[in-house]
Amino acid sequence: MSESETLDYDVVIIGAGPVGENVADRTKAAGLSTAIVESELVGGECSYWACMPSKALLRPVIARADARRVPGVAPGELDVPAVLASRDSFTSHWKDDGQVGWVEGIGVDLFRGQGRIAGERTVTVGERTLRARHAVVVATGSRAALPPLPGLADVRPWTSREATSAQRVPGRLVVVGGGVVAVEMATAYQALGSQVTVLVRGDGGLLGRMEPFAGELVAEALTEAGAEIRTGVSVASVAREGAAVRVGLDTGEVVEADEILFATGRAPRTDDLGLETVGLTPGDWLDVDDTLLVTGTDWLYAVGDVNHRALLTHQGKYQARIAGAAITARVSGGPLNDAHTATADHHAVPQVVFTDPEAASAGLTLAEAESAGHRVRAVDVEFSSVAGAGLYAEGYRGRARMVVDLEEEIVRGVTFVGPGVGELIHSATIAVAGRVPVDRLWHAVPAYPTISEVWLRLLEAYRDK
Ligand SMILES: Cc1cc2nc3c(=O)[nH]c(=O)nc-3n(C[C@H](O)[C@H](O)[C@H](O)COP(=O)(O)OP(=O)(O)OC[C@H]3O[C@@H](n4cnc5c(N)ncnc54)[C@H](O)[C@@H]3O)c2cc1C
Ligand SMILES: NC(=O)c1ccc[n+]([C@@H]2O[C@H](COP(=O)([O-])OP(=O)(O)OC[C@H]3O[C@@H](n4cnc5c(N)ncnc54)[C@H](O)[C@@H]3O)[C@@H](O)[C@H]2O)c1
Repeated sequence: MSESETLDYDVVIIGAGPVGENVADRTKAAGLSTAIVESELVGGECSYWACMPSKALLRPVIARADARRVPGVAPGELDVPAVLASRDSFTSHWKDDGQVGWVEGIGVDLFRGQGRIAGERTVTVGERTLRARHAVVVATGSRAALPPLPGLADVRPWTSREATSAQRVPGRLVVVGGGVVAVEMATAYQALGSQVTVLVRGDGGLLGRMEPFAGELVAEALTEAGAEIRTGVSVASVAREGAAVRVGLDTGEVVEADEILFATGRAPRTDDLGLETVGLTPGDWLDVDDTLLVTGTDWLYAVGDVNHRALLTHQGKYQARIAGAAITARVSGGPLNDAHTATADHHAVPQVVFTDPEAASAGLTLAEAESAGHRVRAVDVEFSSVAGAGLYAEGYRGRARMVVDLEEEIVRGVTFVGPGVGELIHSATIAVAGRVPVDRLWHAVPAYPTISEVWLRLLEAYRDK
């Protein structure tokens, strides 16, 4: 292929993160010629600076915490260099040969460089032009959003990228934000040896999108682990003096640290994408319908973080499967049905926060269900009432909530907080996504003595209320 030619494909995908890769897999398997464009590493943020390295840092931390709660086990200390080395191995040392091999193996053409839309159904990569007969799919993900603090760049702040790829554990780490990145990284670094201070603005506490008790239990545990959680404070100034960062708060206090991590949310990677050539605004999240088609177009799709529906790898991959099916159906002129619409994005999204304790949820919180207009009742139980929890950990601490729709008698949402609950959440996802009637849930018998018997306690609490 020469550098300046024009090439025709059925589908052109911009961004080879987990979501773009999954669209490619689907469209190629359906017999559509497919090209994918990647400006950095094939595998995206998730593989190299997000899900995989963060969980590789957290897994030893959680395994040790679990072992400490089992009588008769004498867990050792964390071997920090070994933890970092294992994380490096999970990111393939930030090399993408394996994933490039996979893309090539399924017969999809990979183009390296910045992809830009250049009018309808057209994408440029350097001097090359890729024309799409049927669809262009934007899967460019998101990047860390930093607040507009004067002099911030001079401080060389950490974002999730530095936090997940650091080769050294700072002595003192300030974490700004109270969301998922903040609590996961605070958990990891406090256990790896940093003195962590978490700065949370407002009085919403940690994990504001989950049921309130999730953030409360995680905050309690982080505090017990030695971290300091400060709520209701905002960062007013930052400056680096020598090796130290001085963080000025709106209260007038100054906190000193070796590094500062901003875990303050995400921004869409659409600023240098050529959106203006098709009447869209650079820097905006892309609005889509349930088939992932960008509003007002019949050829442009947006999947994964970039559409802002649910910034989670598994949900983006679900959208990728749906978009692949929708593109294929439209090419063949077939009808669109439930298989071509991402309905779960609205009411059945699962998430696991890999802290100690873990916080896992599926579907709507009580507040979300109420504001969506459902007539609901929430029932709460403590895991101390479950035999399997006691066996799992001495003095197991955790809580579960089930939000039941009183009109339809189905479960709208479930939240579990406690050690090991991440592996339990798919049972809740099935109940919520499958709209299983509460009466039928009594016939889904949890094995004894597992933590999943919490389902019986929840059903009993609902029956007895
Ligand atoms: C620290 C952290 C931990 C996380 N942990 C989890 C977790 O445990 N579980 C979970 O489900 N989610 C997790 N997430 C969220 C998850 O990382 C994202 O939801 C996921 O990466 C989104 O996938 P994506 O393919 O849409 O985007 P990305 O993974 O961001 O991939 C987009 C790709 O597009 C490329 N690209 C961008 N613009 C262009 C362009 N113009 N031309 C060519 N290529 C381009 C980028 O280089 C990148 O490779 C985490 C996020 C963070 C920050
Ligand atoms: N285990 C997982 O599933 C996992 C792990 C990490 C990240 N993620 C996903 O990645 C996305 C990004 O995570 P995140 O934690 O960066 O974002 P988030 O939106 O979850 O949390 C951002 C936090 O920063 C605070 N904040 C925003 N601007 C601020 C400012 N100027 N000053 C102080 N605080 C500010 C917010 O109040 C909030 O507490 C999330 O949607 C999350 O679901 C998932």
